[in-house]
Formats: sequence, structure tokens, C-alpha cells
Amino acid sequence: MSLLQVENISKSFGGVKAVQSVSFALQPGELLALIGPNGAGKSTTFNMVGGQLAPDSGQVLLNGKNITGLPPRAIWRLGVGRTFQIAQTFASLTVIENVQMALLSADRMIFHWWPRAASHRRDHALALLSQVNMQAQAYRSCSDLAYGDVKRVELAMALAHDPQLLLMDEPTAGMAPGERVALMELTRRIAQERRMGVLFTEHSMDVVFGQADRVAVLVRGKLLAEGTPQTIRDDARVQQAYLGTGLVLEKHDLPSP
Ligand SMILES: Nc1ncnc2c1ncn2[C@@H]1O[C@H](COP(=O)(O)OP(=O)(O)OP(=O)(O)O)[C@@H](O)[C@H]1O
Repeated sequence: MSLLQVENISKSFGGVKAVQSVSFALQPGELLALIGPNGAGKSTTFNMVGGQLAPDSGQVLLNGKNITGLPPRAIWRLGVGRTFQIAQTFASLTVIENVQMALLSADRMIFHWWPRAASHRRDHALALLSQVNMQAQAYRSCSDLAYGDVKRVELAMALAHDPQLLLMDEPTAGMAPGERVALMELTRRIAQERRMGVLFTEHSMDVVFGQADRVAVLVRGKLLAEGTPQTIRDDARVQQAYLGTGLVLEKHDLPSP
């Protein structure tokens, strides 16, 4: 049984068929990149998995359980974490306090709020920070961190409720090329260690082709191709789909296999 099974999901907005009968699966420990030109249906697909949107038809299964159309909080409770295009941390709190807040939420104690967070599961928070190599900066304010470090804190926060599946919406947006690859290498290592699946949308081809185990390509709402980075980079239909979009998908720009 797959960790995530997406079966023929579709979504229209008025007359716009944003996603049309898209299917794919994701296994534990695997990184699957969802790519495609602007308006291809990536965010819509992503939001149907996370519960922000309900599909018009089709279904989403998590470990065989039908989660189609459940609200985001219920899907999160079932083990689906999420990070956002713009990192969601509290700038006024320290790094460790941010992770402690995430642990309070995971423990259903969020309404205890401050000052409980300061003492809540400090060791666990430090262990999560050490997984993202941020332990040494635990007591710094989040507002003092470089953006790449904020993204790592956000990753530690997403791990606080021990997700089986992590949804990452353009995780490397706004980051420098070296930082992008480092963040996704770290994510990849954590995913393998925890046997956590990762579904991510991404525009940076160095990240997609260097880090994803598999790549799914959406074009105008349909799944055009799905396979290993090698298969996708050699697929003439994918090359064609990217022509004229302003996005680069050329062999000389991609890392060697
Ligand atoms: N809430 C909405 N109302 C109306 N149309 C929408 C809505 N959300 C998305 N669409 C349309 O659905 C199509 C798919 O959009 P979507 O945002 O899923 O694409 P995307 O691949 O994520 O694009 P991008 O890379 O630009 O973020 C587009 O034509 C978009 O205009």
C-alpha cells in the first residue's frame, strides 16, 4: 500500500478545468516533485491533498484511508505536515520557542499558550533542532536569522507532530542557489531517516533534478509525465511543454545523473 495515493482527482473553477483526472502515488521515504509551467494546476493539486480544497471528483488516500475533502486540521492530525512558500515562524520568539509552540500544538495544548511554551518539552525541541542543524542557534531570536536558517526552523516545526507525509509548497522560493540545494538535501536525509514521504512543488530545476526521487509533470491541469528525474529530463513532451514558458528545462542546465 502506498503512503499517499491520489486517484483521478479533478477540480474546476467556473469554466477553468484547473486539474483533470490526476493520479499519482508516493511511498514512505520518497521525495516527489510536482512541476509544471505557471497555471498548470500544481497548487490546486497540492491543496486537494492538504484539504484546503475539496476535489470535484476522485479521491485521496493516506495509508489506504480515504481523506478526500477532510478539513486541513483533520488531515494534519492524520499525519500530514505542511511548510509554506513564505516561512511561517514567530519573529519575536526565539528559535527554540518556535519549535516549542509547534510541540504545544501537536500535543493539543496550544490554548495554554505562553508562558507554558518556555518549559514545554525543551529536550524534544532541541532534538528537532539538532535534526535540522540549528541546535547552536536555539536561543537566538528568529528575527535575527538568515532566511535559509528560518526555513530550517520551519522544517523543525513541521516535524513536531511527527508527520508521515510532508507537503512543501515551493520550499526554496526566495533562497540563493546553494541554500536551495542544501535545504532539500537536508529534507531528503530527514525523509529517509524517518521514512517520511515528501510532496513538493518547485520551480528550481537544480533542486528538482538533483533531489527528487520522482517527478510528476502537470501541464494545463493534466499529468503529462511521471517518473525518475532521468526519465523526465529525457522526455521530449516535457521539453516541449516548457518551451516558450520562460522556464528553463534544458539539458545543459541540469546536473548530471
Ligand atoms: N481560486 C481560484 N479561482 C479561479 N481560478 C483559479 C483558482 N485557483 C486556481 N485557478 C486557476 O486554475 C488554474 C491552475 O492554477 P494553479 O494555481 O493550481 O496552478 P500552478 O501550477 O500552481 O501555477 P503557479 O506555478 O503559477 O503557481 C489556473 O488557470 C488558475 O488561474
